[in-house]
Amino acid sequence: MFEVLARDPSCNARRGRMELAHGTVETPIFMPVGTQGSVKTLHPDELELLGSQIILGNTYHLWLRPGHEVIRDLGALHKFASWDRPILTDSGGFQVWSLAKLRKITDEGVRFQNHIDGSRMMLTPELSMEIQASLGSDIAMLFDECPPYPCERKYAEKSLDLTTRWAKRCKDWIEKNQPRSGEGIQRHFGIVQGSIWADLREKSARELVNLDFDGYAIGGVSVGEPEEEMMKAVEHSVPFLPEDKPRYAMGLGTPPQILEMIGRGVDMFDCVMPTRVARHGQAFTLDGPIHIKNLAYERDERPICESSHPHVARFSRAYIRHLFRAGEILALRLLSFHNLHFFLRLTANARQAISEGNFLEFKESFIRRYTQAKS
Ligand SMILES: COC(=O)c1ccc(CCNc2nc3cc4nc(N)[nH]c(=O)c4cc3[nH]2)cc1
Repeated sequence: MFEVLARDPSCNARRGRMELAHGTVETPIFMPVGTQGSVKTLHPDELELLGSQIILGNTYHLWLRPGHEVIRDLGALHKFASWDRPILTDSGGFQVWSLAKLRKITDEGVRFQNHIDGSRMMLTPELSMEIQASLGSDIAMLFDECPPYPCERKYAEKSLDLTTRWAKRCKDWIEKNQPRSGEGIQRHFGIVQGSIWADLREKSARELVNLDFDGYAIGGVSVGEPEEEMMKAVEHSVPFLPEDKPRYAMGLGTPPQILEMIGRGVDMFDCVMPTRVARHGQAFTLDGPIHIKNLAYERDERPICESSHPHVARFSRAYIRHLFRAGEILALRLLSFHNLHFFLRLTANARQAISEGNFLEFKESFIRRYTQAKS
């Protein structure tokens, strides 16, 4: 399922390839987020145009609306969304935590109030697995608890023990209900927790590796912690994860953070940030982010960035600024496309640099230019 193709001699960065039910994914890779079955404002043809190999969907949202049985009965998520490349689905725990009201965590699962119609619902490891099987995603995330940041060490320890018990229940469900081999099988990733404590991160990683999954995510990051805590959580988890399986840092991050994480051996990334900030007029460039609604761009006939895709580079900053100020929907679409292209080029360039054995040089020069004060 996963093959390491090249390792950088001077850091933990590696280049790999994942063979999934709906196609091949080159790593390191950025995964655009399509929470409700759509990467906001973009058509699947545009996602292919910008080279997206895999997108992310959310169990919580699709279960609540339209319902996983509806999607299953209509041919599962790839057919429903007309996206024939890989999809990874998150398991719902984090989304309940960040969206639902009146959440109550018990050993059984998470009880909460549906944020759409207020009805009371319960999500369990088994139901999360059933929903993701119905969606037919290529990679299903195990049902975990993402502890809040900050939290007491005691809470983090109890929480990771729950995550491990839930991982075991997911494993039992998979062994009972899922085909072991053959094409089109769904892969499952465990999620390492343990908050900011190195020994808890090791404990969580070891317990999940013992249960043996197809890949491992580092959870409990990008939850408001300082950047150095985020880096340490990864550094304290990666050494206990198998070298020959994919590693996925959930919910991050900025371009510099992604490159720092690749240097620490992370292969997969997702974040709503590029598409969310696009809808507020923030565009990524090699010289750092710009806010297109700024008066400075009123007569700026340059494209957003010299590395912009032709699909967007044909428009000037002045024109896109005008669209935003005029409330034109095309503005949201152009910047969403541009920002995703920027993140996909970032990971494509990282793959190239790893193959050439000069990833650190690539990382340092990218970050230097990206963070220098703009002239
Ligand atoms: C403008 O920027 C934004 O809007 C924006 C919004 C949210 C995030 C944070 C996303 N962070 C995040 N997503 C996550 C998803 C997760 N899923 C599971 N199952 N377990 C986790 O432990 C987990 C942790 C996460 N951390 C980052 C950026």
